[in-house]
Amino acid sequence: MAIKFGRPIEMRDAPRRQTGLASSPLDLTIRPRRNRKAEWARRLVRENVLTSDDLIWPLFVVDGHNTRTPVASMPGVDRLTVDQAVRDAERAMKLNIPCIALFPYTEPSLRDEHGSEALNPNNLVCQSVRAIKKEFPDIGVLCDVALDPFTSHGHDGLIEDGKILNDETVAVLVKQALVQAEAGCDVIAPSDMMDGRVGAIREALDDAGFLDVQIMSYAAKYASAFYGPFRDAIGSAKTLTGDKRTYQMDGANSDEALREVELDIAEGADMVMVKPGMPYLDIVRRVKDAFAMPTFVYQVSGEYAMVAAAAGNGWIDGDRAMMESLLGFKRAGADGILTYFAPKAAEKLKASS
Ligand SMILES: NCc1[nH]cc(CCC(=O)O)c1CC(=O)O
Ligand SMILES: [Mg+2]
Repeated sequence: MAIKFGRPIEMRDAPRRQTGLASSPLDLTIRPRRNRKAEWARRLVRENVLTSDDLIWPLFVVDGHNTRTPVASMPGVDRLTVDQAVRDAERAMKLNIPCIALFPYTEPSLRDEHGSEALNPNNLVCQSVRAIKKEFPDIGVLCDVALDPFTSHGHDGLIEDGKILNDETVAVLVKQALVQAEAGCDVIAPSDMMDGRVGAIREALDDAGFLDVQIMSYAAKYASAFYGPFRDAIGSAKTLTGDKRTYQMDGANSDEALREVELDIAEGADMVMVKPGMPYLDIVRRVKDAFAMPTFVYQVSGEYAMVAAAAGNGWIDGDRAMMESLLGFKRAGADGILTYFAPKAAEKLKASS
């Protein structure tokens, strides 16, 4: 039957049904609400599900011992000393979260023009990877590759005369990725948006024998206002000079995201990511449809902060908004989500299963 506007065309001129009701019901053959009449019926026709398998939990690490320091702009999120990061890795394991992601707060005294601390095999990220992998070898550990937590100017790459250098930066990122792989990192995630870094990192990993280390590329990463709280958390908010619009993407563009993703896949990315999440759900859908790759989305710090702040003020139901936003990513085609809500969402999923 040909369907147009929700009603079989052949039935347009069918006679109205006679009913015994005083006020006659609408002549509707099709009533979509029937499938929503009860929870069991809704469960039966549900198209997408969120599970703890879909979650990657980003953690912030900081120097020190046995300390958790709240990040003011991200209520509920702490900077963790390495021992505490190990405890959260354990929590992730218990909640069936497959993977955690590590981001360092680097002491200002260790930051320089060149982001040299990124190449220190004993930096905070490498220490954390080793400590976590030692106790919990079965959890996935993802490390960001970019220089911004380590540079005095807060940019993801090297600067010369105010310009972010591409190829020179890639050479440093390759070394950073190797240092992380040597520490035991499972997934290298370049978030810098330099051209050609995925291919260069893949080649170097292979040459060094790290054939099984995966690459999840931040392939379509937009220059976004929603990274604000993250920059607080890693301490680059105050130092960042200018913006990142010469390397991160223009929020007006969509076709360009497909070209970026295509390049990263050609260069050897095992998984691709779109970032931020909620304002870019259309990009998630296009990327998934175009490439059928494992496609991830980052629900970034500003998205987290909006929900957490509104919930904290009693303006929205925080738990429901959290679950709705995460399910929205699945519906848009994401295979997984990097989210600061990971432990909370996983706890909720556990309680309801
Ligand atoms: N290259 C660094 C990086 N890796 C992840 C995020 C943002 C994550 C978030 O906001 O939660 C950023 C910030 C930026 O590009 O400025
Ligand atoms: Mg690119």
